[in-house]
Amino acid sequence: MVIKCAFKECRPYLNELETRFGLAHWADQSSGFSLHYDDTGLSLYKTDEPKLGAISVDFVTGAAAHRRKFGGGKGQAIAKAVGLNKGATPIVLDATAGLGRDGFVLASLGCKVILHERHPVVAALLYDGLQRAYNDIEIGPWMQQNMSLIFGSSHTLLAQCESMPDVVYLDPMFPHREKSALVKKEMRVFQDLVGADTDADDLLEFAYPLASKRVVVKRPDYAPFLNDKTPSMQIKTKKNRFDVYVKAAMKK
Ligand SMILES: C[S@@+](CC[C@H](N)C(=O)[O-])C[C@H]1O[C@@H](n2cnc3c(N)ncnc32)[C@H](O)[C@@H]1O
Repeated sequence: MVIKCAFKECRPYLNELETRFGLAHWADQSSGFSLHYDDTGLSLYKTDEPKLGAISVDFVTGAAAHRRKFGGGKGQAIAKAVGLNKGATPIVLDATAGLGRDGFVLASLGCKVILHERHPVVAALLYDGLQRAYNDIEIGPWMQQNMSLIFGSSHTLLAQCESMPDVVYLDPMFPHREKSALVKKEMRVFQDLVGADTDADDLLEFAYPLASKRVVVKRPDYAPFLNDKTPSMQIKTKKNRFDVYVKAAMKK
């Protein structure tokens, strides 16, 4: 997959992206999708359904910035799930980073967040969003401190981790029940690109010994527990729940 762009001066950066994430090798699997770069950054389109709109990662403006400023801070369910309400700012390994939205919420609340993403196109979108955030005058300083990306599969990366994060955060793609209008257009593009993460059960087993405090698994409200393991506690929101496996309390 070659990134399309009208500006010649951006080519070195785009060549770097293509090489770093092996986008050239992704050509077969990604037919039906195209990547474009312009002054708003890198965007993914579904070529046969252009009305669905584009996916890009923007931490500086838009929904992510709005949630950072007005989203409820440490009172949010995700913050409680990772243990932020107890006054701690844990080191969080987000082993299924996706577009980095949950990671960004945690980083903006003071957590140091290490992101793992294995899908080349998703990783490229996330990397590009991070570069723009690192260069932003307002959020750049703490973003550089608090958010970093490692491209690869957590199935391998968790086994290679040298230091223990306080929390491992998992949010694998779960098959959606229906393709309704309720599923946001952008989410449909993402689902079609990534599919379901059918190998996610193993991640809990890799994550549990690594986390020093807890593993947090985000699930749709209708999904079974990951790997059928009952969590120590659950925090529920309107459509999702966070299954929390507290280290001392989890029965093996
Ligand atoms: C539902 S999305 C995560 C969304 C994310 N929490 C957010 O807020 O943007 C799941 C992502 O996890 C990635 N993923 C699944 N299994 C993975 C693994 N073993 N290693 C790295 N990434 C993985 C998928 O490629 C997908 O991008």
